[in-house]
Amino acid sequence: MDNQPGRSVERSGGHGGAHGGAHGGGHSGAHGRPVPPSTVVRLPGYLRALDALAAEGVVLTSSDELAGRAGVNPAQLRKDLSFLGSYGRRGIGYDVAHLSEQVGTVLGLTTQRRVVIVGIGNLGHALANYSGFAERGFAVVGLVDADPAVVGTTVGGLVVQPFEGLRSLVSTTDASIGVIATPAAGAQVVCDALVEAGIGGILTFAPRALRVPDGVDVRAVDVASELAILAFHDQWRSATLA
Ligand SMILES: NC(=O)c1ccc[n+]([C@@H]2O[C@H](COP(=O)([O-])OP(=O)(O)OC[C@H]3O[C@@H](n4cnc5c(N)ncnc54)[C@H](O)[C@@H]3O)[C@@H](O)[C@H]2O)c1
Repeated sequence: MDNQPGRSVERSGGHGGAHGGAHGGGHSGAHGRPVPPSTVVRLPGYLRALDALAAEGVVLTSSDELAGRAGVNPAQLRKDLSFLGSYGRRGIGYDVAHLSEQVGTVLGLTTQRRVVIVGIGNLGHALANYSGFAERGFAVVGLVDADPAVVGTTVGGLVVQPFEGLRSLVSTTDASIGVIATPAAGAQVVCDALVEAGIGGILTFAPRALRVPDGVDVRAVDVASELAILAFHDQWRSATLA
């Protein structure tokens, strides 16, 4: 996710959301050098490419190969990795396992993060059952819904809790990330409740702007806006071909 149109997060006050989830000045990489937010948004892509290489048994990789797999140009990749203190070795390239560990460390993936999901409808169900979070070190520890018919049901091995129980759920599970999968109309109320409960990072699927205070990071996944951008390009492609 990056700051392309349709993915931006409107917010008031808070830092991070508009900078791709990283804090304004960037957190430190190697040798205390700040990692720019624009680099942070590309790191998960490098990690995915490195994981794929490792799964194929590749031990060393070149910047050309890694950049190609991550969909960036090699110069960009080398610049990004230099913030991590990783320059590769001329004629040898990058050690896949070592670089993967470095990128994971900078992203904070070496510590397990606990996640609560609010809104256990179609999307909430899919997210609660998604095994990919655990593979990246994210543990879904709590599910919350406002509908009494949903509360008490078991989804992905967890019993759905009532909205009123959100604060104590966050506190007992020590969750630090909240996912909003409610309709847009209720998303700000849910966002406020998550912040009040002490959540510092929010991933929202609700198609609306959210206001958060300073110190809270928001990332938005707006599928309809992404489709609208594709529609825009589609329209121009058709016009050019006509
Ligand atoms: N379903 C998809 O494929 C999809 C894709 C992209 C984006 N989204 C977005 O994700 C969100 C959820 O979509 P969905 O299809 O799962 O909707 P849904 O109606 O199936 O589920 C929403 C759930 O949120 C709960 N809810 C409503 N207000 C709440 C509140 N204040 N506190 C706690 N729970 C509350 C409802 O009880 C319901 O169980 C929507 O904003 C939607 O636009 C959905």
